[in-house]
Amino acid sequence: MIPYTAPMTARRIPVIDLADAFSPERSRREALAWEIHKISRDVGFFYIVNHGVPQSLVEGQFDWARRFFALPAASKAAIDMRGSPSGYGYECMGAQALDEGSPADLKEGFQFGFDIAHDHAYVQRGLLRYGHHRWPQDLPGFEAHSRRYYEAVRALSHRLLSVIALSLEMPEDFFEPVLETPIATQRMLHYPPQPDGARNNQIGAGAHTDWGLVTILAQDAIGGLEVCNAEGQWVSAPPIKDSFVVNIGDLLQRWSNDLYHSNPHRVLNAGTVPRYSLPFFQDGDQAAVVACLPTCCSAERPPRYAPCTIGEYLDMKVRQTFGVVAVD
Ligand SMILES: O=C(O)CCC(=O)C(=O)O
Ligand SMILES: [Fe+2]
Repeated sequence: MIPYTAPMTARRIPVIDLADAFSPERSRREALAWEIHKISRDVGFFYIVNHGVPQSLVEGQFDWARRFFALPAASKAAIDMRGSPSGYGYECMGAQALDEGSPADLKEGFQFGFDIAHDHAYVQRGLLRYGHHRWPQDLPGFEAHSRRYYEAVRALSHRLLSVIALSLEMPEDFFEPVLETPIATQRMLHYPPQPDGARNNQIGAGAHTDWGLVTILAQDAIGGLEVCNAEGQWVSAPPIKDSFVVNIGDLLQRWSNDLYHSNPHRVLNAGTVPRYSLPFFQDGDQAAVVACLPTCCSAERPPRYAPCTIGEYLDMKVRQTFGVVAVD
């Protein structure tokens, strides 16, 4: 368990203008890749602006999040994620402790993912995060809008990972095969204000790293996200208009042989009104093998991790963080 301490004044999370990721000129894409390289080796977190996802789509998804969480408890309970082999659907308050060993997070959520044919072998086998979606019956329009938002952000994750591949001196399309049938999860989260009587170390989202390749997070105007920087200081990541927060996940850290950092972060809603956020996790195909990239190892820096599949790694993390503790 990572004890909660107040964030210290420290460096800011950098803002990257992503426009050059869409440039036809390779030299511009390379210059951007180098910027991302430097940041990914240090703090592993950055904001992106000019990312191509229309702001109206983001705002619309926040509106749906507010409407979803305002549904009667029974409507949400009817689509509890524990009733789905993939783990999609409603995550009730107290279902997860992101900081292993801490009390449960003070958040509730909803998650859905890649639109995959029901007869696909992954779905038939009941694998984590493939199919078996659970949408509420009493919220018409929610699924359609969420799908539009999802596809825009998923496309952005492809673009980002092409720049990230370049930043690791790999071909720009290196990750494409890994992204064809992905575990790519959109979560919607609702954090009530931090209660006065919260248990020791119980906050909105306990300190954790993200598990996959990259996370693309939209947060509302309330604030509360904090990131642990390279010196171990907690830095606030306040909302910046029209931006997403991007961070490197554990699988990319493993793939890059610890060159890139999957940094711990956490959430505490210190405000007086609810906070909503929309994190999208691009984790890649469950069957893909994560093994040190040739550009990230040498005689002096041999591979630090045994190869593993993406599915194996994520299964382990889900087992560690869900169903451990309940909120009282
Ligand atoms: O809500 C946020 O700002 C971050 C959520 C998060 O870190 C997560 O779900 O992994
Ligand atoms: Fe996270």
